[in-house]
Amino acid sequence: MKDAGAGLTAEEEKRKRKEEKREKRKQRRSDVGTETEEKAKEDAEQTPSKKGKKDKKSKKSKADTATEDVDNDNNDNTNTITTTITTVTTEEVPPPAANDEESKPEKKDKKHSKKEKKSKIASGEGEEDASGLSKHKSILQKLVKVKTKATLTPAAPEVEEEAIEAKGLEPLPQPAPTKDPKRLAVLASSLPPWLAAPIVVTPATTVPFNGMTGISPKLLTRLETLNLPNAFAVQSAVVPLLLDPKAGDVCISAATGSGKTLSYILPIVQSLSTRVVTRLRAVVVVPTRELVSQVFSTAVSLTSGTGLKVGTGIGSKALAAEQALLIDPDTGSKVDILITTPGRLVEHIKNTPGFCLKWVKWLVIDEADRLLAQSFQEWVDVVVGSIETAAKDQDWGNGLEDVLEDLGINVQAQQIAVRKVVLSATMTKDAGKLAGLKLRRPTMVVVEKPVGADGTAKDDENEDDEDMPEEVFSVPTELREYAIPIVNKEYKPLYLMYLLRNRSIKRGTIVFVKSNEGAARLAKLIDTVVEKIGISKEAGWTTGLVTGEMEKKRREKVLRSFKKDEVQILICSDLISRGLDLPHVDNVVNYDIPSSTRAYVHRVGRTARAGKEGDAFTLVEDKEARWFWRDLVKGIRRREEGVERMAVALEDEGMGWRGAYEECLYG
Ligand SMILES: Nc1ncnc2c1ncn2[C@@H]1O[C@H](COP(=O)(O)OP(=O)(O)OP(=O)(O)O)[C@@H](O)[C@H]1O
Repeated sequence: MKDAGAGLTAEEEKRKRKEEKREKRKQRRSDVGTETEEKAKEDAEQTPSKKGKKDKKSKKSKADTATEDVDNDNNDNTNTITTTITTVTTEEVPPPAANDEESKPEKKDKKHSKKEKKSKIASGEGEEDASGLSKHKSILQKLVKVKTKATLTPAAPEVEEEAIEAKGLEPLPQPAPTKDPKRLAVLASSLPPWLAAPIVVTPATTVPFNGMTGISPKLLTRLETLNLPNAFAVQSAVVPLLLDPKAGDVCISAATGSGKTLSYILPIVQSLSTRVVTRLRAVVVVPTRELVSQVFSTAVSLTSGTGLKVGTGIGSKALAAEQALLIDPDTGSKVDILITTPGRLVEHIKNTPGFCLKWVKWLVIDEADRLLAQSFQEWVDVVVGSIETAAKDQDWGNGLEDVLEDLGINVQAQQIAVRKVVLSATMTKDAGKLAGLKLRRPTMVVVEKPVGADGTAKDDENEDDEDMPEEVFSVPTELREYAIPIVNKEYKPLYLMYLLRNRSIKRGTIVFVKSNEGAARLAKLIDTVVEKIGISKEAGWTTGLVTGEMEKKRREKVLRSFKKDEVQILICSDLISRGLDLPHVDNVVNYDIPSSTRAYVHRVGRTARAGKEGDAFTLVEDKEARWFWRDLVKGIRRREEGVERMAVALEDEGMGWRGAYEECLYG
């Protein structure tokens, strides 16, 4: 029924109001809908690939929408959820590529919403309360799952479209990763193959010299006469290599006292024994005068009867006198083999008229790690450079060079084919240091116990790599090593004296002290205390001092006395720690701890030489103990027993020595 006054029935009124409301709702919806329609239109216009991207992005936005839905359906805590998810999403989705054609307004919107979210966090609205935490987590996890799926499932067209033409620049196929730790170690090693894979010889190896091809009967007889019928391990590997003219240069790492000198002197003497004219054909470089004298004696003893002449170059000699011994102004070189220090060699190259290296066929660097560490006068460059230049300038005379060239023989290559032999008990594996020597087809020979052969040597696979020293050194297997803890530092000299007396090691003992001055003081102190206590010098308490500060003549005199057993205790600096082959050295005492493992190996190597037994004692102060055990002696390859701790109880020795000692110090 209609209401006449109003003109509309109640039902009509109701319908009208409903219509108005619907209109209003429509209006509201159309405000939002315009944007959606525009987006749909845009989507329709996208390329397939772009669409792929968009699809992926729409998945992302779905996830975001889902979140926003949660936002609207929940309380304020949801802000936090949004924020958290946004963070995750931002991290997981890679940033758009630079050429992404995503519309700028859309970017702006996103930026805007991110800004909004950030500001929520900043204002503290986003803080999560404890009660909502688990719920948030589960929602977050669900959404992350959705997001991850969307990210990990690439749309096929996108991949196709983004594939780049390789043009032959595609990555090379790589070998499967290796699980073998040893191989890994080799791969990781920066060493060149010849250094990384040396010829390894066991120290026990011995071969009769007369079983080797290439040694003349005359030289074999000489070896017999010198009581050297059998080659030591290093000689058994190195002599045949050096006698083979086709083999290249040789680097040798073998323990102290293993016989390295003979391993090169013998092949040199053999190869030069057929020479007709005396010319300088072999140069042996060693670091000290004492070593020059020592190698000189070995060379002279072996060349006896061959007609070969050996000379020396020692800095302490007046240059003019030495020049006269080495050079004849008319005929040239007076020697075939020169044993020299590097400094004096450089002096001769630069200042001696007629000193010529063009016939040199052998260049030996003994104690190489020390010599190569010395840049003195750039000696390596000068020597190697001079040999090369001299060889190139060589005049073969009578057109022989042309004839040889015509025969296809590379004369220059022949001329500069100097055999280089590089040796040390602590050979460097630093290829950079060896580079200056310009080695040709080098071979590395190492004399050491094979790893793991008897269970005593180290097992690489069990090795704690972090503790592995860069270079592993060996000491002779005949060497016994001891460490003596110094409990009372003020009485350190007494520890030495008690050690000498209790162990009866007075005879044939070398005591190493860290400085010239310290060595001199200790020698004086021992002499005075011994005198005060009344121990007779005949009982084996005579000390001798050898330091770098002393004149060469005085040093030689003391060393001679030591060799003759007129001096029983040699107190010295590191000057004689390398290479010296003194007979009857039964003990070495490191009164002061050596500065490095290398120095330790050379010092203790003055005993236990040539297969004989020997003892080495190191006095270790409290503050040095950690370094001594952990760094200094840990990585050395040695006999099974390792370094033994030996206690010296000063108190048990009564007050007699201590009193005498204190009297010496304080008057
Ligand atoms: N084949 C051999 N038979 C017997 N004794 C030998 C033999 N070869 C060398 N020797 C002796 O061994 C001792 C040590 O030799 P050498 O001085 O050459 O050792 P090294 O390896 O050069 O030691 P370092 O690294 O300390 O210089 C010398 O007394 C030498 O005479």
